[in-house]
Amino acid sequence: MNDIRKIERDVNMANTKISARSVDVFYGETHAIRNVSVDIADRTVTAFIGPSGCGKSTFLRCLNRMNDTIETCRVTGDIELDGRDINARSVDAVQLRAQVGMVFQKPNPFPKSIYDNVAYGPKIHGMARNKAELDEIVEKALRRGAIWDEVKDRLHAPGTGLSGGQQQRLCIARAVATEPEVLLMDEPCSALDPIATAQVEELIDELRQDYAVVIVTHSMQQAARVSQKTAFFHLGDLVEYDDTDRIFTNPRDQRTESYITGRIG
Ligand SMILES: Nc1ncnc2c1ncn2[C@@H]1O[C@H](COP(=O)(O)OP(=O)(O)OP(=O)(O)O)[C@@H](O)[C@H]1O
Repeated sequence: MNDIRKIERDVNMANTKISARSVDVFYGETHAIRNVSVDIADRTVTAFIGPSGCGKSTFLRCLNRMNDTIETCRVTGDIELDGRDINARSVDAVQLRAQVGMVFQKPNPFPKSIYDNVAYGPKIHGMARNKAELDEIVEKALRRGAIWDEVKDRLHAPGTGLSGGQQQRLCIARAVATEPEVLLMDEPCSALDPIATAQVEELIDELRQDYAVVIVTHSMQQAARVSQKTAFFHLGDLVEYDDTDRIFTNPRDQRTESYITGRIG
């Protein structure tokens, strides 16, 4: 290999945050993910796209072991975060989920105050020694969630009293409060109106300065707007994974082409 190619390869590998190899997922008899291998880059937004039921959410949930919570679900293969096997016995799933945070389709604030929604994770992970430190963590997370200005005067009001878009940004603030390294987002804008969607998309773009972000989306426009890498899934297979521009302008696989041109899905 010539030197330049080797350096490029080393840089690419150094940028890998999560590496998945030969991952299969079963729900009882249903084979939902088939032999998927992929490297998720750090400080990059990766979009998972594909027709309904193709396994996008299932694979996303493998990345922070959320599938552990589904009794019938069995995951095989290897997934490494910074080179460490996330399924090793020594790895505590609760700690892992603080490192690999998740935001869901429907905003789901706890029935607590705005402050307590964000303070909850840092408290259980012992991140603050006193109230002043906790206040600081909460403010920083709400700023990262691009919602501080809207809530700073009502931190003790219930999180559930915010608008849908504000609730979703609160949930993003809650996820970043534990200082994760990866943020998983499962259709984070599907319950939001276009203005709130634009705000969350803008926020996603900012978050990639600090995190690896993986987003499941049904909207190809959204994938094209927010991501740099795109993975196209079909019937449990990872069909194609490439730069987002390439996937949307010049896909290699016929199935990808059919999906992005609206012929399947
Ligand atoms: N909890 C579950 N129990 C049993 N089967 C499941 C479960 N969750 C998903 N499945 C099945 O696994 C397959 C993949 O589903 P998954 O939700 O991951 O797809 P998806 O691409 O995210 O779909 P959508 O875009 O509709 O959300 C489907 O056949 C689905 O029915």
